[in-house]
Amino acid sequence: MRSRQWRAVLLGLAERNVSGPAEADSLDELERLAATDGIAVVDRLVQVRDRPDPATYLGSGKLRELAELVDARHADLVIAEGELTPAQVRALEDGVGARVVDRTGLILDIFGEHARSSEGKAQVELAQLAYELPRLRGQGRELSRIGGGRVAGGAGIGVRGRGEMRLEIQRRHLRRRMRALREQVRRTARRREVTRQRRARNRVPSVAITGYTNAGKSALLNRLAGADADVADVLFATLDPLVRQVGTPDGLTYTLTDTVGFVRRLPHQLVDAFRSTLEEVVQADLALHVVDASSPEAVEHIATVRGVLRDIGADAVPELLVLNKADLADPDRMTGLRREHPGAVAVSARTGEGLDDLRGALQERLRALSPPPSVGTRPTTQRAQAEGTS
Ligand SMILES: Nc1nc2c(ncn2[C@@H]2O[C@H](COP(=O)(O)OP(=O)(O)OP(=O)(O)O)[C@@H](O)[C@H]2O)c(=O)[nH]1
Ligand SMILES: [Mg+2]
Repeated sequence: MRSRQWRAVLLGLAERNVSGPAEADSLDELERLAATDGIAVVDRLVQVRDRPDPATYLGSGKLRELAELVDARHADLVIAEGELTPAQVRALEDGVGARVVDRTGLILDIFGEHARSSEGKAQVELAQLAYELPRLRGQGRELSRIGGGRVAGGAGIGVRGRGEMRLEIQRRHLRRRMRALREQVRRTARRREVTRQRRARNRVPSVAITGYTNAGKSALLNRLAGADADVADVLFATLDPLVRQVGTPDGLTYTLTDTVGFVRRLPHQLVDAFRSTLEEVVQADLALHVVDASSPEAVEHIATVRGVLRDIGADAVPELLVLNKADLADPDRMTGLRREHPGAVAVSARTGEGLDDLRGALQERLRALSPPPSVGTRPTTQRAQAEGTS
């Protein structure tokens, strides 16, 4: 889709007296986010400082260094790990002569690329506009979109102009658009709520798959439900909830929902905009928390996901932890994770190992729900039967 390949320098900020690896990890993740967005990362620069300069983000020496690096590496984009204020973006762009975005802007851009359904698109646009509103400068050019040249909200933002009047008109336009989008999202959410209530009346228990982005949630849904959800080695492949009916080995029917993944410091604009999608987890009888057990960051990912669940009010939903990618995971790490989480089930959505254990654990947890859910309203899916007996 993108007409050009952006070349980016990543800009990290390391606190003094804090060891290096954490910073490298977060820049690795930033690089993966950039790759997901089709951006080539050509270099990295880390500033060691207690806190960023409130006006310019970088000190003057570091700013010069960044400008030279951008120049030498023929970069046209700088992606900052931290959150930048509108003034900091301006100061950096003026000092470096390249486009500057922060991590939130990058994530919003990825969401924009991956949104498929009209609900997903509306939610993403809402989040983008919430991000853009305080960053409007009263001049014509899109702000959160990095490359697409697509201007969120249509006319208004893209119009060249100057002065407070122009700015006020743009703000008003944005707010109006945001109101319309919120209403659209609300309508879809209401429809989903009706379906959910019908299922609840029929006592069909619901299981929501949740977890860090790229943990293998969609791959697991495909395994358990015989679905064909998009599985991709990119971050935030899935944005729209996908619901499937599944049967346990002994014939208990439940719904399994795949939704948007989480990431450290998920932009609050996205959490707000995606609240109705995240509601799928809040309303679930059980959260199937999928972890990429092969990641060196698995422990941190578990904590992040639980933190987001707390933030959206889903911490009361019982959790079944799934240690996925067992085929890749380092045995020592796997042993450590299992010791720390005795109730967890190790599986591989790729090879199928551990899936029978998972089906058994799911069944046990669903049986334990009260009031007792429906039994045998629908025969076990063929795939579950076939794999359950193999
Ligand atoms: N080796 C291995 N790879 C896996 C396993 N499960 C998933 N993957 C791979 O991990 C990547 C991400 O899988 P997805 O199912 O798309 O992950 P997700 O959690 O749905 O990701 P998002 O929707 O982007 O948040 C894909 O490349 C999968 O093929 C597994 O058990 N073992
Ligand atoms: Mg997915």
